[in-house]
Amino acid sequence: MSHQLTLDQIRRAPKVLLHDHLDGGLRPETIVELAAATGYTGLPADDPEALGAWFAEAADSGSLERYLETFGHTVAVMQTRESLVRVAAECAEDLAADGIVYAEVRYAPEQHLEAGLSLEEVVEAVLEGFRVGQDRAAAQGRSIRVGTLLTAMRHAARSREIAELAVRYRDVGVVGFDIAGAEAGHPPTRHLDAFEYLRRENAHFTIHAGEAFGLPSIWEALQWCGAGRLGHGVRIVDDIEAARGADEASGTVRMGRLANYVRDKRVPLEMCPSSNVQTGAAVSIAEHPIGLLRRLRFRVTVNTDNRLQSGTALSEEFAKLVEAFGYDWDDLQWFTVNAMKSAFLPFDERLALINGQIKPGFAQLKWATD
Ligand SMILES: O=c1[nH]cnc2c1ncn2[C@@H]1O[C@H](CO)[C@@H](O)[C@H]1O
Ligand SMILES: [Zn+2]
Repeated sequence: MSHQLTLDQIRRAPKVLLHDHLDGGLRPETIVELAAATGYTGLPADDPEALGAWFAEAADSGSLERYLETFGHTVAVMQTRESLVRVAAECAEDLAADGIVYAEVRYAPEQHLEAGLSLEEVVEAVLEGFRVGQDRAAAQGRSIRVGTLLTAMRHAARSREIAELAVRYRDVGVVGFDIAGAEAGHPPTRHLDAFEYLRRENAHFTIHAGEAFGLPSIWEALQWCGAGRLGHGVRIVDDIEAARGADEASGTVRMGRLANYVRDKRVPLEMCPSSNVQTGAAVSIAEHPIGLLRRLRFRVTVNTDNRLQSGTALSEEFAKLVEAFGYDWDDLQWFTVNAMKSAFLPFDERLALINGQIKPGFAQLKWATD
């Protein structure tokens, strides 16, 4: 009987991250320094440790709307070219240090225009930062590739413009598009124009759906908008009836048409366990729908969402799942290959990462811990 995987072992595995917000992953000390440099005086704490704790606590509200309020402080210090380059560079370095070999990081360019930058200048600054961070990681012997997703805010009216921006920069590091923000009251069909444009351009997009709102949101994202992946998608369990408690071992499950569609079509679910517990989309890690969805072999992937607000990293999310569900190397490799298969990269490049880095990396770890 092998022992439970440790956080340290998990850090060494070659991992893939598809759902991570740039403005939800700043280092607390960087926020403090950028606030001082740019004259932002609204921070709730000046000491990095206290500030990190404040974010985790404020985000732990049980409501997506209150969780999202915390982004006011990170976005406030990401308004200049220098800040954006620095934050993006540190993001790439931090992800590489956690053993991630491929990541898609998202942010909303429209939120970074307050000091006079244009949308193009914002995108170019972030791309520059990712290049710098990837180079620094490479110099330390860590290979990471970071692709960018451009997000439009679902309560705003700039999605078509942001979609066009994503297409304009698609050959230089932007790999897709997303919509985020408060879900209830802001259905994805409000942005149909943007999604239809992207489809005509053969471009990739994901949609935050099924987090704070249920099945209608998932249904619209897939069947009206044509999303290639679902951000969170946890509420798909509302369409699944599984035996619970004493009857759980019977494995009896009844799935509705939407849940069947999602599984049949291998629609990738970008699940973010800690974030879901903080916003109330899941009761606890142990009761997170990921356990059932993995068992039913949905195309599940594991993600961080916001490392700052959740005080987490991808390895830590995996460690929590290992603890709750007893996952082993095979499960972790399955999640990782799922994620790489679902990336918005060309097929041959996905295959190269799976066969060249992920499978050999896991094989070595399994052999070492056998
Ligand atoms: O879990 C989430 N659900 C919905 N929106 C989110 C989530 N996390 C972050 N953002 C929103 O996305 C913006 C761009 O990165 C952030 O500023 C935040 O408002
Ligand atoms: Zn998100």
